[in-house]
Amino acid sequence: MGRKVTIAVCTLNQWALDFEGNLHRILQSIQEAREAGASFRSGPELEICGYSCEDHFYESDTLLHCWEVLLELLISPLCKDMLVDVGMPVMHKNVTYNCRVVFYNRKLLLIRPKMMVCEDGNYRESRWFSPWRKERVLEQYYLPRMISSYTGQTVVPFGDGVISTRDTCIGFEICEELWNPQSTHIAMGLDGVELIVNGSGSYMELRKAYVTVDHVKSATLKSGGCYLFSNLRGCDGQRVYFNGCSCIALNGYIVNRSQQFGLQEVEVVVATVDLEDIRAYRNAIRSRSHLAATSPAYPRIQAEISLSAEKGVGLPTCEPIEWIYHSPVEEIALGPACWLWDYLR
Ligand SMILES: NC(=O)CC[C@H](N)C(=O)O
Repeated sequence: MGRKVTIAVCTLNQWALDFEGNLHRILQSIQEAREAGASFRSGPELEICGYSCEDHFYESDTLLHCWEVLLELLISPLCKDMLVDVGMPVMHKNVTYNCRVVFYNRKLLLIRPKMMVCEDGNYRESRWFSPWRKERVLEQYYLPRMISSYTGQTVVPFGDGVISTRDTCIGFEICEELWNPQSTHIAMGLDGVELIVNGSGSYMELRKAYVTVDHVKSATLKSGGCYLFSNLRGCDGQRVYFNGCSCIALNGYIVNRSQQFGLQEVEVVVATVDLEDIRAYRNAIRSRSHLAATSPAYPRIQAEISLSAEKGVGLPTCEPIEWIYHSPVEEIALGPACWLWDYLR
């Protein structure tokens, strides 16, 4: 039985409404993930249109262009045999949600809407998006004709579900869901979801990296599992500077990360994880196992695919790394400098 999976998180410097540029950066990240041997690629929040589209989220054109970009991704040979997860707004029954869209070999598997939107600091998400409040409910989403004529699908599951492959189970939470006391990864972990994926749009504030990394580590410290955190980088047209720091955690330890401040517009990091390490870690915490045995199940979408390579038994797996934080003084030097650089690009 194959059990080692190589997964990729991506840090992208997107621009609000730069559909072509955003597509190009997403494709580059998919190519880099593929070259690094990944079978799953995730990316930041609302990466197709850019996070800071503000009132352009009210325009149907913004949603339409996202579907056009998604179509380009679906047909790209770069996505062949790779499970891909991208972020974009989707309108379902006349309500706009901030979503992850997951596809494999030209078929959409799941649209997962954000369940807790963010309103702190400079965040004003509820102005444009409603949170999906139907826990463990999947509905049918009717695909736009340009997608269905290509994929042959008329509907795709939309809502709070997870994807079961032949070798593992993958669930999604979006940015603020990690920061909320009732994070969705807790219930998903208890229900046997092994890979938990978070697409984020988290901007820089002094010392925020400590908080983010603590949240990511703690997401799998008590619950076990592998957490994939992809964040935006740089300034996408608004006032804030997104904080990078994409990372992968396994059972409470960070195993790979991207830079906090960088000038690369695309940065991909991967990790090879032994799924048996998740199972052994979880099973050893007996109180967790007893709780898991009584936890309600998520609707599962069956994907007849394997993320692990059959001959990957000998692949070297990742080791914990130490996170080297910038001091506040360095952050003050680097943050505004990168913001200004970005402003000129
Ligand atoms: N986009 C979000 O949901 C942001 C979540 C979180 N509060 C942060 O600052 O990173």
